[in-house]
Amino acid sequence: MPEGSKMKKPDVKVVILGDMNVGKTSLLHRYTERKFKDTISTVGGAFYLKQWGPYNISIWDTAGREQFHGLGSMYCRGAAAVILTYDVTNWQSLAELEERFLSLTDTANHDCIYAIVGNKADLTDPKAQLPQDSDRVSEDRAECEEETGSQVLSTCPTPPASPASLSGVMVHKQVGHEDAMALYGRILRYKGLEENGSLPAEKMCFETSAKTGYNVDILFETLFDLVLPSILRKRNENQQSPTVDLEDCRGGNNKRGKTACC
Ligand SMILES: Nc1nc2c(ncn2[C@@H]2O[C@H](COP(=O)(O)OP(=O)(O)OP(=O)(O)O)[C@@H](O)[C@H]2O)c(=O)[nH]1
Ligand SMILES: [Mg+2]
Repeated sequence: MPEGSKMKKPDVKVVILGDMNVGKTSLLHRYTERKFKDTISTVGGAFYLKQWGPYNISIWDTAGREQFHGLGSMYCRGAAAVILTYDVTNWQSLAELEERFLSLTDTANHDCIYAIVGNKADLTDPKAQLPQDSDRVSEDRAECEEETGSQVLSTCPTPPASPASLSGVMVHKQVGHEDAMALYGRILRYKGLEENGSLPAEKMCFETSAKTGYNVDILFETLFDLVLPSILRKRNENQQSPTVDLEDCRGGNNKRGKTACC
């Protein structure tokens, strides 16, 4: 962080979970830096801060590797939204969401919002192979982040991958959109939420490509819009919470060891 700059306090927390190699870090790179770049398997977790209008949203990237599993529930503590990520070419990665990751979200807010994301759609779906970020969009974003002071490290947007740079080879799709939507229904039941009173599966299940940018902005921006009520409620609570005046507490007739105040 540059000298003198102050870390902004996040208003709300979003966490991304899922098995190793599904593309969690790549999705965050695509959204925050507008590029697809080489990754190394995440160790522990990583934190991004995104300015969304007047609000600061912290996005926590987590490690999918089993050895870091214990950290997951700590990262989810107080989360307003959780992105459960799988790889559309890997059935097991969807199964793991239910078997290994869902219970980690028990520490999230009671009104936490869940999105289910099937990444690597470029490998199975020709329309996801088309680059989504036009140069113009990248430039706009870079200008905007300069103005708003996004604190995500590294900017320098690169041009998106051209169709020619993509392999064009289709891989067998192992997880259908309907499988993800069925999982979403089971998550609502696990959380004790009514399906008809909650956000619909069609809105909360996405197929994305971190490689091309397909649906990546839609995913994050949908979630950010949905967590706004949480932000406003938290700000409201902070304004109303009573504060203790330590000076009052120490002064007056209170003698040390008599009335237990401080
Ligand atoms: N084709 C394709 N490959 C992707 C996509 N997203 C990620 N990858 C590749 O998948 C591999 C894993 O990506 P990461 O983003 O590191 O995966 P991760 O979920 O963060 O993995 P962990 O940090 O180990 O939990 C890398 O080789 C990426 O280049 C995508 O949308 N399409
Ligand atoms: Mg990672």
